[in-house]
Amino acid sequence: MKLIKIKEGKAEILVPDPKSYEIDGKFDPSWAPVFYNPKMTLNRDLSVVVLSVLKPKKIVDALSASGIRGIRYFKEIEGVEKVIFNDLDKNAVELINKNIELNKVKGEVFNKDANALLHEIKADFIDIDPFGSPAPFLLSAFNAVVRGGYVAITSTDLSALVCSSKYSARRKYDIYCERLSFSRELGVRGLIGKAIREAAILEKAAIPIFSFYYDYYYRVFFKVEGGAKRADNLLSKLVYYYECPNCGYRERSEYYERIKCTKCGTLMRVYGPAWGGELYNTDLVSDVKNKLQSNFTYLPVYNHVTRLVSTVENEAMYTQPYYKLDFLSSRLKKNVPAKNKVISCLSDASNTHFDNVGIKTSKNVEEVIQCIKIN
Ligand SMILES: C[S@@+](CC[C@H](N)C(=O)[O-])C[C@H]1O[C@@H](n2cnc3c(N)ncnc32)[C@H](O)[C@@H]1O
Ligand SMILES: [Zn+2]
Repeated sequence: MKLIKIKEGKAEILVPDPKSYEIDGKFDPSWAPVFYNPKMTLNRDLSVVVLSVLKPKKIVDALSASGIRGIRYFKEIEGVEKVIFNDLDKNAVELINKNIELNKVKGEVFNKDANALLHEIKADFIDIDPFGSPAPFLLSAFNAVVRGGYVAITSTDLSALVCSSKYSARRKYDIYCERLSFSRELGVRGLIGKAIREAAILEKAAIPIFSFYYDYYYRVFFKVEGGAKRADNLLSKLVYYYECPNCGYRERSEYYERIKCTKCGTLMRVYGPAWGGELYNTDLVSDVKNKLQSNFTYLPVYNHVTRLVSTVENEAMYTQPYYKLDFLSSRLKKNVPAKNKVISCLSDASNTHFDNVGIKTSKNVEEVIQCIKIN
């Protein structure tokens, strides 16, 4: 394997030389023998900051590839005592060993199926960063985390979660998946719902504390508490979201049913079961924002991370999914009004990081429509 040295955050690591794996002058990270994707730098940057607030001591980077993630956690977060690296691929394991030596990381490296490893060890933070769906690793990740610890998952299979294929959503996440105007938020709610159900099997409660969408993936951090009652309480907040494709009217219910819009009689579209509660712990979000400004201005994509966290901070107080202004305006056969005008008309509303033409508010759809009409 031809390698080059790159720097990301405080880590300097060896990765496959993209030039050696180009096809027709193009390169995709999945074509190299070991995966390293610079497009995931924001995911790793923000994870470093979130973990610096959560303060785990023992970390499992269950799908490590080059090892960049675990190495950065060790070097950039105070108090991390040990990182366990793992990858099923032998080339990856060879590279992880080189990279942890280069970065003087206190770690252990395994060459196992992640699910097997996660049934053998315990830690207070488990990171699941797979190709595509994290669903096959959820049960074992919740098994490996100690009570009071944390699990973070990445999902790059947005097409399943936002219902490009309803069959794949059903297979991987047990979701009835129809496209609603706010599907991009429903995707992360569906993913969280699935995680909560997997943790509940083990009588654990997986509480989402920081969730975001970026570019082509979702990332969710969970605090994991023990106890059947706590798990039951989370399960009681799983809901089905309904939206009328004709007039935009919405409902939510704990039941799956085929219902007609009470405003215009059209059959409503449905998505669920999905998490109906908060996507963030607001104290954690403000701690992350403060930490970012005080300790992490060196991050490779600091400006992007700051912008994302600021938007998340503003929208975190609104628990119902965003309203998509272009969708609602086209129902009214109106041009899309300036977003700022709708936000000030509602007085209790914000931007959302999920969608450039979306707004978050605690007001109902009729009030939003009213503000679109007069702007
Ligand atoms: C998306 S990459 C990980 C990227 C890495 N976390 C990072 O931040 O750069 C997924 C990795 O999982 C490994 N993998 C796939 N299936 C696995 C399994 N069942 N158990 C362990 N590793 C697996 C692949 O070899 C690949 O290196
Ligand atoms: Zn309707």
